[in-house]
Amino acid sequence: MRRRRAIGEVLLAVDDISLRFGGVRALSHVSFDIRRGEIRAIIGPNGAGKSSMLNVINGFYEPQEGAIYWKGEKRRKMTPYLAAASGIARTFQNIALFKGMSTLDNIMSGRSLQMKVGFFWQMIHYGPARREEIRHRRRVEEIIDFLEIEHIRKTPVGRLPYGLQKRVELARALAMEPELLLLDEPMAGMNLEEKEDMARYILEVNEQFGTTIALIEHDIGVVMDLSDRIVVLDYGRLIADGTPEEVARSQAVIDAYLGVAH
Ligand SMILES: Nc1ncnc2c1ncn2[C@@H]1O[C@H](COP(=O)(O)OP(=O)(O)OP(=O)(O)O)[C@@H](O)[C@H]1O
Repeated sequence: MRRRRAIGEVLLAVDDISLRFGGVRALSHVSFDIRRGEIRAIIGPNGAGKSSMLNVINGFYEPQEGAIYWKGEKRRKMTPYLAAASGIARTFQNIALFKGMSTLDNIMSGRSLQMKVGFFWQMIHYGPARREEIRHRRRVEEIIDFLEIEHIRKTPVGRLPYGLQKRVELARALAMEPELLLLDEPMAGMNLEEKEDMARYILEVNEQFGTTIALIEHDIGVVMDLSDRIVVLDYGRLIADGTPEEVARSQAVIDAYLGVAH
């Protein structure tokens, strides 16, 4: 079992969120919170509403009911861009990298939100722009080093095996220096060795960068090992919320996974 870390104050709170697509209720009155420093998992059977939840958190979907609180403040209308600018980065179930671009350029693209210097200075590549570029390069090099992808820095990502592409996607999200990192099935489609590597990187990101992480993952073994707390959704409703041990004991969770009728 993993080492317990110090868990801080509530970073993000999901309050009574309901989301419908026409007649389909993807989420019904879901409430939970994510605390600073923790690894939080969102699990549940297929179609439970996990991706919808992540999409609400990063501003891709606007829920019909409920609210999201970020650092204690109720969020106004959200977009993925505004969410990213406020410190929420995410990766996707299906890798969303620029396939023709190198690993390095993909990671640099994650820095664009951090770039504060205007176009003029960048054009003449002088003064503030130069200093800023040096700072960005340093940060990117740190991430490359950390995720051990030095050897593929110049390779177009479309040519990389799946497991490495997932790692580059993680690197790009980290380049945004997020406070909250959302990972949508970071181990999907990986073999055992790749999964173990990814689990180790997720833990190290959390411990060394202090990044709070919320992840969706189907591999229950991985989830139990990695997470501090787990939210379980089923048919859009929250059916359990607690430590891995508490969730594993929950009859509602056992029923949901065994497909017991409601
Ligand atoms: N854009 C959409 N339009 C219509 N219905 C949608 C849309 N996105 C999700 N849904 C529906 O909402 C429900 C929840 O879907 P969601 O993808 O959030 O579940 P999930 O738990 O992530 O599933 P999986 O594990 O299969 O990825 C499902 O019934 C799904 O068909």
